[in-house]
Amino acid sequence: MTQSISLQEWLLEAPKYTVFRINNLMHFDLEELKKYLEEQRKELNGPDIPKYYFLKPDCLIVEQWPFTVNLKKTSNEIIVDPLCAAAVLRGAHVYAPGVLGLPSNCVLNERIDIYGAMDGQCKRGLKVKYNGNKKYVGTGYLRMLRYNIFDKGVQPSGIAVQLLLPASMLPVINELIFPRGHVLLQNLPSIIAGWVVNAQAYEYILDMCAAPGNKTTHLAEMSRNKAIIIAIDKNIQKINRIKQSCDTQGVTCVKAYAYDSTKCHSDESDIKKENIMVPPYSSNTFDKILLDAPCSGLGQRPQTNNKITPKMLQSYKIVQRKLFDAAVNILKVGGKLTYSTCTVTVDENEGMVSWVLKKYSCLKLIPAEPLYGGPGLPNVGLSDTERVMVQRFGPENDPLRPVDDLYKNTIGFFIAAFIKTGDVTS
Ligand SMILES: C[S@@+](CC[C@H](N)C(=O)[O-])C[C@H]1O[C@@H](n2cnc3c(N)ncnc32)[C@H](O)[C@@H]1O
Repeated sequence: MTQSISLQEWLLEAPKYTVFRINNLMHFDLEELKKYLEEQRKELNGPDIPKYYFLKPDCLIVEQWPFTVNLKKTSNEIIVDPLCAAAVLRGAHVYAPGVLGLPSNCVLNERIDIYGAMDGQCKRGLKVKYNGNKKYVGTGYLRMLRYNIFDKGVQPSGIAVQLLLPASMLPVINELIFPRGHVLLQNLPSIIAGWVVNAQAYEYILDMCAAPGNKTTHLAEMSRNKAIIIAIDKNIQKINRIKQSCDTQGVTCVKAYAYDSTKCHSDESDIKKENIMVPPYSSNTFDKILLDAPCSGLGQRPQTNNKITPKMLQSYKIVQRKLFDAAVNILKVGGKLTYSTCTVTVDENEGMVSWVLKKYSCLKLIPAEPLYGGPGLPNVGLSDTERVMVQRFGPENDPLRPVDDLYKNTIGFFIAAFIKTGDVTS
């Protein structure tokens, strides 16, 4: 049985494995991964490559290195911002915009230790070693000099340090080791949210807050390009990104629109539309809706410094409620609504479900299957029967539904599913 740790401690750690979502519209070659891990194993001088396995055909898990590597500390150090430090702990290289400090005597292509400035006090461009609160996050090879990063007067780009080994002992892998569009790095609960929606051919599906489109493309791939999927996001630039992802992933059944989804319901007869796919939509339009809501994002791990204010925290539930109001109306009677967030607050999770059930008698909570995460928290508005129907990914141990370690070692996340049983009356 897993020992209970506090939410704060849990959030500081990186997930203990890497997850790839496999694009079933394209051919996937596992040999590419094996070859890549084998090269790294040789460099680290270890006996074995990390274990990897498919959880489902579209979900590949790659574990940590199965041996201890004691890389000798070097005399070189590079300081990165907390976001970059978190990415390194998850196996990413250091990209130039994340660098805060690099002494000028560091030599190109030499080994260098990477530290995250955890106190937010390190100024960009630091020339000497940092004496503030810093945390070792990994070791790699320096691929850019100080001059290239700070002295050109433009925002730098590219890899500043090629990561050899993060302190989390995850292998250094990313999508680029596979042909474009074949795989996507994704957090496990985000993939599970796609499974909960369970997109099928010929269904009319709305992804209400879709950018960057990771779940949209999953739904499309799941339906083998045969569902009719509409992806909306209020940000036009992000819509272009969704379109690009669809192109690279061979997704053809998605139409993406920039629109405010809180306003995407309208039964006004004077709105004449040439194309019924374009928002707003009339009541009872969609078979399935995914509401992957804008949220406080407090489930990200490792979470080293979050700058969220109490006022910002309060703002999310307001927009989430408005999005629900639109979703309930445009969902068909008999249709399914999946709600998800990547945060841990009660207000945005159990509290939101409880609000929805009170406000909309036409919505019935159903088990958000497949159920891999834990139940909802107790004593925050949901009965035990309701708690077991939702999924909360976090450090909690709840006898109502014990959770496999795999699903504890991921990010904080929440999923609930509803069915519409009749017309909206309120
Ligand atoms: C959690 S992210 C969605 C992630 C996405 N579902 C995925 O898996 O790639 C939330 C998104 O909601 C969008 N958003 C926020 N308010 C919105 C609104 N009123 N209407 C439409 N989109 C909105 C944001 O721009 C952001 O891209």
